[in-house]
Amino acid sequence: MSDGLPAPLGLFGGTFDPVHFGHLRLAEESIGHLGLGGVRWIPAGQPPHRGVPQVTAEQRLEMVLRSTAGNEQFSVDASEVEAAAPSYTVHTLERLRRELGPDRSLVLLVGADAFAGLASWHRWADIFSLAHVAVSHRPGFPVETGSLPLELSSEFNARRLSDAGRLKDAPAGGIVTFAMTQLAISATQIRKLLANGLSARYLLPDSVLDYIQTHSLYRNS
Ligand SMILES: Nc1ncnc2c1ncn2[C@@H]1O[C@H](COP(=O)(O)OP(=O)(O)OP(=O)(O)O)[C@@H](O)[C@H]1O
Ligand SMILES: O=C(O)c1ccc[n+]([C@@H]2O[C@H](COP(=O)([O-])O)[C@@H](O)[C@H]2O)c1
Repeated sequence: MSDGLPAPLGLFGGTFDPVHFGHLRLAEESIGHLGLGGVRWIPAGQPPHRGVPQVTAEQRLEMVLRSTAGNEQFSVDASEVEAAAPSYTVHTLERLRRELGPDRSLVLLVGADAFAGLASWHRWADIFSLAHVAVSHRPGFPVETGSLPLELSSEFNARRLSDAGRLKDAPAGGIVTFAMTQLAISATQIRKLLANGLSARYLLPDSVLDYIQTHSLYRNS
């Protein structure tokens, strides 16, 4: 960086049950759109606010490792998988702040559907003192204040940065949106296809599909 500051670090949490090309394009495109120095993937061990995932945390971690292998701008953080506790994002951000220091610009990456539920997250208002939030567009989930709960739309309006270039100017506190390639892929769809014996090929990397097949994951019986 010409100004001597390290580029902001993207943090991408998810259940990844399983990881797919929607996740991979979100992470890949966020680097260019937001000027990130890289993306740290953080698979959730015990994801809050949803049912128990269909496969183990270790298996979901392994699929993320396979899908991100070879991309030097991606790293994988196993801390939530290794913790015997619900994966509350605010706790993970507090740990990362201790690890990376108070000045590093951190950018929490979320899809529009996840962002719409942010006001129900554990200690959600504290997240803005720990990281910026970048919201990617996702088919079927508008990112507009009218579609957000009132308390979240107030934060959105107050914190919105018109220019992602400003993410590097502060360690936390801003909200940006970015338009990524629209891919109507979901892990739910992939689990359904596999449970019905149908092909999920070209929705997720072959390395992940091979792992799923080798370990007979997402089958009904
Ligand atoms: N196709 C997609 N486009 C944009 N963002 C996505 C897409 N799929 C997932 N995301 C985002 O990636 C993060 C992790 O998502 P998650 O692991 O829950 O995947 P999912 O496909 O939404 O899974 P499920 O169908 O099981 O709910 C969330 O912030 C989510 O909004
Ligand atoms: O901290 C919370 O209360 C919280 C509530 C819901 C979701 N999250 C995180 O949001 C990320 C996306 O969640 P999900 O369920 O869409 O995979 C993942 O990292 C979760 O741990 C976090």
